[in-house]
Amino acid sequence: MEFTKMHGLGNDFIVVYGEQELPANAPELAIALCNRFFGIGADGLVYILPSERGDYMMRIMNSDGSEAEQCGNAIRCVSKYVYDRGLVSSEQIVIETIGAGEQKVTLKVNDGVVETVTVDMGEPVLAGLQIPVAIDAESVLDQTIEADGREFRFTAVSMGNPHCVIYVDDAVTFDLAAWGPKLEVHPLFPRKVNVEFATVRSRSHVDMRVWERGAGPTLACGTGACATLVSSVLNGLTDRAAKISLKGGDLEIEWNEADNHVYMTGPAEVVYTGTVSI
Ligand SMILES: N[C@H](CCC[C@H](N)C(=O)O)C(=O)O
Repeated sequence: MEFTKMHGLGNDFIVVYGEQELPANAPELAIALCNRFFGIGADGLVYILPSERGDYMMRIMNSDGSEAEQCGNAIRCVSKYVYDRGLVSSEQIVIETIGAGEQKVTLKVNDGVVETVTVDMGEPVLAGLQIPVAIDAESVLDQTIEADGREFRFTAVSMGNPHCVIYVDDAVTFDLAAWGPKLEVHPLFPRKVNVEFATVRSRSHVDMRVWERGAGPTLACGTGACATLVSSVLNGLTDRAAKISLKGGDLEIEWNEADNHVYMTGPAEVVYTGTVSI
């Protein structure tokens, strides 16, 4: 199988093009190929598939074999992939995902090189049971959650996939490995959850570290950055546009008041192409 290794701010993926539909063994392939010792090594396995509704469809498997509804860093990589290979003829493309339908993507190209990718990530979902969180409320803001004897206050947002945003004194030094795994599988989240630990530095800058559902500690999370911005606006902590600084780098996120859509802008890189026996 031919693949292209790509990343968005160090959140890395094995990108596969050419399948007509998601292979039945995609979960097993994801586990094997994402393994950083016995496989290629990545946070996820991403398939670029035909789409009736857009230019292409993206399906994303986490490294634990679970399928995610949406992935911000991966959609930027997929968009760069299809543009670089001439599989689309415009810098404006539409990528379909399970979690957010047809997503408009704008590539900023300079001398034929994709510099940044801006993705319309759609409208945030705030209603508890749709996120899902086991709380029947119109929104889940600044609620308490307890894990292993420690109480946190959290805000839940879905960007097509579920997120739990927790504000801490210093996200950069917070013990992610101690608390991320406990909260990822907390019974409040029927489909588990991506956990973001955030520290607001100003009304236009947030530091965030993420423990991802089905992938663990990643260097960046695009949907997590979107959820963090939405949560910060809802809690009155930032303006509607801010830089979200992750371990792997920065994303510019805006929650547009006029259309209620969240826009994410960031890079996408190719590391290498290869062939793997499966
Ligand atoms: N682990 C996530 C999917 C990848 C999301 C993240 N890598 C991003 O860039 O949005 C989940 O199960 O919802």
